[in-house]
Amino acid sequence: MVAEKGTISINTENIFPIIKKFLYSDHEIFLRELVSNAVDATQKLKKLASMGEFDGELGELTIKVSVDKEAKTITISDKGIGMNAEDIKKYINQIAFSGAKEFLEKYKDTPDTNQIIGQFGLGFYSAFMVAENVEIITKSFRDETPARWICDGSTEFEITEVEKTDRGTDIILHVGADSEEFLDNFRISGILEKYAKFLPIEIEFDGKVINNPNPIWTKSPSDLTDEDYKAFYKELYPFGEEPLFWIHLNVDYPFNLTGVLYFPKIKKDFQLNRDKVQLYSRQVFITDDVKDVVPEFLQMLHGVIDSPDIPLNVSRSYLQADGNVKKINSHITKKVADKLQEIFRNDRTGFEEKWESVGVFVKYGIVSDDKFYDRAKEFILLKNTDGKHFTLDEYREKVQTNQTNKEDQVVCLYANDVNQQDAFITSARKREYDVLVMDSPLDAHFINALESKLEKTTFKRVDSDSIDKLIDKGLNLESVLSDDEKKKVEELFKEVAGNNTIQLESLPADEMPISIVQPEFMRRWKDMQRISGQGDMFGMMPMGNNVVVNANHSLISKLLKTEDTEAQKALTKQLYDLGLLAQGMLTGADLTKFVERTVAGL
Ligand SMILES: Nc1ncnc2c1ncn2[C@@H]1O[C@H](COP(=O)(O)OP(=O)(O)OP(=O)(O)O)[C@@H](O)[C@H]1O
Repeated sequence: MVAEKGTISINTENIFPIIKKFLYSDHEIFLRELVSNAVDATQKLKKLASMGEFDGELGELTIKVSVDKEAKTITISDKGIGMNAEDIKKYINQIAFSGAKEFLEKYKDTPDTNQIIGQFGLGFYSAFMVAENVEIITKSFRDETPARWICDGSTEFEITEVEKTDRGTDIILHVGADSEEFLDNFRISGILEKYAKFLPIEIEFDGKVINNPNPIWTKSPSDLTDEDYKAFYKELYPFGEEPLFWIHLNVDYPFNLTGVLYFPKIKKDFQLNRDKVQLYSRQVFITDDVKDVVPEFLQMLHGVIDSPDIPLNVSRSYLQADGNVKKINSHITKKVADKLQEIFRNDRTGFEEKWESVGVFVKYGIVSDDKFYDRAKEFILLKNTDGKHFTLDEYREKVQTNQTNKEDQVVCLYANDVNQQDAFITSARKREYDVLVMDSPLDAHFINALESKLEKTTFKRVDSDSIDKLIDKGLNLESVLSDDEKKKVEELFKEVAGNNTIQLESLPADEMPISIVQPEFMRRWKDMQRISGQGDMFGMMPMGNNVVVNANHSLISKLLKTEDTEAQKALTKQLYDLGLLAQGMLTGADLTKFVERTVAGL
């Protein structure tokens, strides 16, 4: 064959600068594209062999990647179907260039390149991101004359005959001066490790096979043991703690999706540990930024999702608009809910033990996804200060009789810091009220979501009001004080209580004389803002506390009877400080003085 030269028939002189600039922002993915092509070519050959259309020896099919620093080349060699000169013209010149042409035409009218990137079959041409010349030396499985194609990234190419004895394709990249970083073995092995770790055909680099061609998500769950799942988790996250449990995804309608999602253990002071689920398309790694594919609240999960229905060259806006991606998203939510329900039904004790971690997902899910609440309401658990867990129905049943207020609302009490709120919890216990523990950063939002879902139910922190007002049953005790005396008490406490509001109440005589409470509404709003990461609008405002004075306590009567004004003031201060102390709010110089006074008085 005479060397054939040609011009690729598109008008634009040089398309590559544009492709280089816009098609892929990440130059390293040239290797992903070329290795994927080599895998495709090898799998096509295996398929032909299995259909009886190729009866030669398959032989060793390992794909080899090598770097020659001196020659400044990177070579990707496969033993796949190969191409003859006609194939090259058809698949490399025409098809890819028609893709390029289409790309350019769209690019002209669409300044937002994000919208069009990733929709064109231009994988092979990503080679020109790093190479100034690309050479293809290939021999078809049909045992035809081997061919060599070379192109310098302009629209000119050349095809000649070449010597090649074995079947398959070598892609030789003559790396450009600005891309010499890719002539480094570490760099190449890092890229392969990232993108090719689970490719289905063996890939060899530097004398070693770098991939696991049969990862567990490609197998049937019935062929796998718990140990297999745990071992795969270690392979993905060598430094991770053992996962709590996992879900094997296997969907073939209305889209194709396989994968394994793991529930990790979550530490109490949880941090949103995103970017852990890895997205693959036919075992080719695409990204670990799964924002649009995995519902937000499940981005704390770990594992792998593989879907051929997700385009390889993904861009954010493209993913968001993709109908399949939306379906995948809701499918994953459903699967996760089903799995949690299954564990809850089959192993309630185990479920309760895992609740501290699992609860974070569930709560986040409820806060961020209405549909998830409907799926999860059966297994949402509430934990009380005795460490017992209840479902929403069970809890309502438990507290309904004793904790319904005069407006017919069931009031669920909670503490976010069991130690600090001990005085209030003790007071609630005296009434045989139950107190829940709500100590995760998400709880303010979680409680809000529950209030909007549950009928006639409200949540109040145990220190948000006086014990009688927390669950106001309308049974007010008579006050032992006259109106004048009440006024006097109020005045005395106003002197010591700064900006706080004095709230005089007729509580049982054995309740504390003073307690400092933080009204629920304002406090919860602040808590919610804090976790949402919005600037704390109210942060600058001192949060008004209420000072509840128990008019029926004997010390208040004593205070009124104290004739010496100084002694009266001192007792008022002491009582107020005791209230602060019980809330853990007495600190610094005030605390020191309190201790000194107390010591002096002993
Ligand atoms: N190593 C190879 N062996 C045999 N044929 C190949 C090889 N590499 C590329 N080809 C042929 O060239 C065509 C174009 O490759 P290119 O990567 O540009 O697009 P694609 O693989 O079809 O799509 P994608 O954009 O998903 O990569 C392939 O479809 C294939 O027919």
